[in-house]
Amino acid sequence: MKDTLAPASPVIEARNLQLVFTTNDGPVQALKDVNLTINKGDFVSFIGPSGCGKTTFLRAIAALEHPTGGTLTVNGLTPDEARKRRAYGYVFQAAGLYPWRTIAGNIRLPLEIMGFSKADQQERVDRVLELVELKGFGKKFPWQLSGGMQQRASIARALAFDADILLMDEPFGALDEIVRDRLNEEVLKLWARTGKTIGFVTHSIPEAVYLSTKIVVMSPRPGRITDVIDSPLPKERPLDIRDSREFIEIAHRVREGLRAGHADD
Ligand SMILES: Nc1ncnc2c1ncn2[C@@H]1O[C@H](COP(=O)(O)OP(=O)(O)OP(=O)(O)O)[C@@H](O)[C@H]1O
Repeated sequence: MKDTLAPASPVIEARNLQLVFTTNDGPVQALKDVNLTINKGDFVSFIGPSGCGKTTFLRAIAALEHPTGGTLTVNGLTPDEARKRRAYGYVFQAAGLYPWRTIAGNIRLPLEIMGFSKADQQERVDRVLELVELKGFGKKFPWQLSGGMQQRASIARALAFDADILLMDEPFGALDEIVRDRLNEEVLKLWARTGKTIGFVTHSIPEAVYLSTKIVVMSPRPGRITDVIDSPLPKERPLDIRDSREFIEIAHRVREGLRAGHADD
């Protein structure tokens, strides 16, 4: 209860953010007038139909795309500066593990590139393997693990250098529902244990409602935010919370937001 009374501290702030891609077919407005504040420790999901700019927004936070207007800050810095300070880890939809490296070797790779000492690398690899419940799997190769375990390894890799922000782009989209449920529970536990700020892209309404403290509903052409829902659900969430009235009400509001976005087309 106490932490809900702590003053909110902004980690990511977008003000009138615009991002226009120049293509052979003319300009594509991927983000238009995006205003959003993400506070420390928030779990924020971005949901909306294909092409509404979810990935573009996450990539802009990570300095992988550059806005064409407005402002975007990460820990009060430009995304480029925040990136240099290793402000975030990024988890892509595909686990993207190198098949010729072991799981530990994959997690170690960014640490090697960043120049961590050998002893520090080992300590970090062990710690994150434990955090994602893959202890004992470090010597395996990616193909020896299930899809869900591979995705957990890719989360471990993003956690290894201790960034405060974790950006996850549809990390569980390709997994079956049962595995996805389990990973959703694990991500929530991880979030509770680490206190990280998480940005999470999904197409699934139940996933967004189950995981988030804040749900950002987006709409395409141009990509924009149509609703921001602050979840009243408690931080502790057993899977069967999905049958509760509050959960169903939030899911309903998300669905309405998605529908309203389409009506504007
Ligand atoms: N590099 C690029 N060059 C040109 N247009 C792009 C580029 N990246 C994205 N777009 C366009 O910007 C818009 C937003 O794309 P984005 O991938 O952010 O949407 P999304 O909501 O993440 O979609 P999905 O759910 O399919 O992943 C789309 O119209 C897309 O075609």
